[in-house]
Amino acid sequence: MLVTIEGIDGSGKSTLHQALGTALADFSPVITREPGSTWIGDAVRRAIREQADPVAEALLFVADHAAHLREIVRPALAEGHLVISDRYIDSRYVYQQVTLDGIIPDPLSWLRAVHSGWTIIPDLTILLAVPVAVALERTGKRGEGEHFEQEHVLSRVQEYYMRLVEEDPSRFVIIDGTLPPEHILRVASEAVRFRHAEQRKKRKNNK
Ligand SMILES: Nc1ncnc2c1ncn2[C@@H]1O[C@H](COP(=O)(O)OP(=O)(O)OP(=O)(O)O)[C@@H](O)[C@H]1O
Ligand SMILES: Cc1cn([C@H]2C[C@H](O)[C@@H](COP(=O)(O)O)O2)c(=O)[nH]c1=O
Repeated sequence: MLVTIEGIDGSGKSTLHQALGTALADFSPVITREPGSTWIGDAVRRAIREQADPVAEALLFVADHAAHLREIVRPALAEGHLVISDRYIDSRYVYQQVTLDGIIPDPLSWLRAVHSGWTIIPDLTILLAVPVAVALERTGKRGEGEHFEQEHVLSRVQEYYMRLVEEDPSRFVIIDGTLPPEHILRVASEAVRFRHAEQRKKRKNNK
């Protein structure tokens, strides 16, 4: 089963991701993230740092996703592991929808087409929702000279996340990211356990 954690920068994804690894240790989960730790991930981080051309940057994120699927996600799922990824496909659908605006006519359709036929859609996505001001306060970023961590960028990213939820509500669990971390962890780990049990039941009924 593939679980992803999404949200704007500073929403608390990494904190939850790390804690979920421990709270769900009985599943021996594979804990992973995008952008990843391969040379492609390094190239993505360089593109962010150097504010590369938005199309080049988007394609590097996609290349990182392909490597992530090949090297970690597919093998782990094939062995029946629970995979929990800090950021995944939806990050592209929302962040690159902003960065490609005005460059590509319909960025979301383009992004979907680029992923079509080879990606794996998550079984469950936990979306941490926090006000942009709280997120910026947490990351200590005030917008100046930042690439993504700017009020006007993160506001749109947050709005686009909500549109994805509207399109496919059964995949998402939205958690208020301003709640105490232990509360968020409890809700998230219960959601994962519930979805896992549901899927096992479905598989058993299909046999
Ligand atoms: N529920 C919470 N309540 C208060 N502070 C939190 C909470 N969760 C995380 N934080 C704090 O907010 C900051 C950002 O958290 P974290 O790194 O987990 O966010 P993130 O979404 O992974 O950020 P980024 O996308 O920028 O990597 C950290 O200082 C963390 O300790
Ligand atoms: C996967 C992915 C990420 N981003 C952006 C979001 C963040 O600002 C940075 C780095 O991610 P981190 O979680 O803070 O390490 O990259 C993006 O724009 N598109 C993506 O697909």
